[in-house]
Amino acid sequence: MFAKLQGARKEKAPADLQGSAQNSHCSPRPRVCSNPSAGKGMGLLLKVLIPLLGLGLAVYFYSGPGNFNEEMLRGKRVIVTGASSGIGEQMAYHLARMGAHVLLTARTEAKLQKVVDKCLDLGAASARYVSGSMESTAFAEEVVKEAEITWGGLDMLILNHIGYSYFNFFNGDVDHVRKVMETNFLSYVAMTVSALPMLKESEGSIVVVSSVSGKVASPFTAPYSATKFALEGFFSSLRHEFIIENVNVSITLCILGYINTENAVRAVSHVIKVAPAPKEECALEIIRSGALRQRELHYPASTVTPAVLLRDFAPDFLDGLIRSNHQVENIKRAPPSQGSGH
Ligand SMILES: NC(=O)C1=CN([C@@H]2O[C@H](COP(=O)(O)OP(=O)(O)OC[C@H]3O[C@@H](n4cnc5c(N)ncnc54)[C@H](OP(=O)(O)O)[C@@H]3O)[C@@H](O)[C@H]2O)C=CC1
Ligand SMILES: C[C@H](CCC(=O)NCCS(=O)(=O)O)[C@H]1CC[C@H]2[C@@H]3C(=O)C[C@@H]4C[C@H](O)CC[C@]4(C)[C@H]3CC[C@]12C
Repeated sequence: MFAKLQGARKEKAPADLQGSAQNSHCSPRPRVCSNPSAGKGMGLLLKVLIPLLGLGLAVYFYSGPGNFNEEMLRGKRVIVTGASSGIGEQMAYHLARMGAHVLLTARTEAKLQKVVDKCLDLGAASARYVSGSMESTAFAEEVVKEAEITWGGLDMLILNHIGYSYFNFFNGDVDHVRKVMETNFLSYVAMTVSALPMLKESEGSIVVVSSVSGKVASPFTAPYSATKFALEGFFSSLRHEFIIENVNVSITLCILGYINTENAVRAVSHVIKVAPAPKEECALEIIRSGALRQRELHYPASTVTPAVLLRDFAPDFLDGLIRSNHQVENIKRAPPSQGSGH
């Protein structure tokens, strides 16, 4: 109905640094300290404790419990959404090389077919695709149904797709916000709801691919950023409930910085001069953190972890730093929307 199914099976085995004080929950003004020993205490805090805390958190987020072994994925049944390009495509190749069964989804059939073929060459236990659009939660449910029909179960659900969103000043188009919320957020919820009985049975994993834009907002990403913040709220609440109810399904939230996928580089390279991190390594880190049932991945940790730490500690400083990393003069303002989003 919504989806086109196709499959194959391999027989061998299954700018201004001051910033503004608006909306800040910390005072932007430095507090005057009349007690010199309190000043020393603050110096110690800044020089020693904060870096130590940062290091500790980086180790915690980055290593997770136990050691990763690629054999962990052999024979596992994995859905990857947004697998026709970018990070999703690279995850499909890693999983294939590790001997997993993969069910891939995106809209573009021709691209998916090529990815499936390459997965089979790389050694996937089986590889198939379902094509369709995640604007519809009915399609999201259909993909999970396909896994149930084909495999009778599921070990890992990797939620990675995003719909198109412009990189520019917010244009007032509310329908566009609704559409990206449906594609980038609601479909993640719908897939999770449908997959949960199978994941409970297998004591499996949900991997949610998010962004530093879901932790710390940067300019020109208002609709997109909203969808990523929503993911954090929803899945972090769900994680509590799983623990309360002894549901042994892990939830890994992947907080990614700028990655060198074609679409991201095309959208932002004229504005953001920071070098993007490699999509192949990023894809492997996502699979690793999911397999280790880590709570959160920061990739690349060198930019994401400091940003996340600074968010609460020095939000105006961080905002200024973020703006200074954008060449705003290269943004071509689009005309404001008349509210007729599509
Ligand atoms: N690249 C980056 O810098 C960063 C990426 N991320 C996150 O990583 C993930 C992957 O990003 P990236 O690889 O760059 O993205 P890409 O744009 O390369 O890939 C997006 C995927 O989603 C699919 N897709 C697009 N629209 C729809 C739709 N309506 N329904 C179903 N599938 C759709 C695309 O295929 P098709 O067009 O065929 O449907 C494609 O497979 C995203 O969650 C993103 O937020 C986070 C931070 C930074
Ligand atoms: C510009 C973002 C990086 C901001 C950042 O890391 N700040 C902290 C470090 S700093 O203090 O030194 O500045 C980019 C990080 C994530 C990117 C976005 C993303 O998540 C994917 C989208 C993909 C889409 O195809 C278009 C582009 C993206 C909106 C992309 C834009 C750049 C980021 C916001």
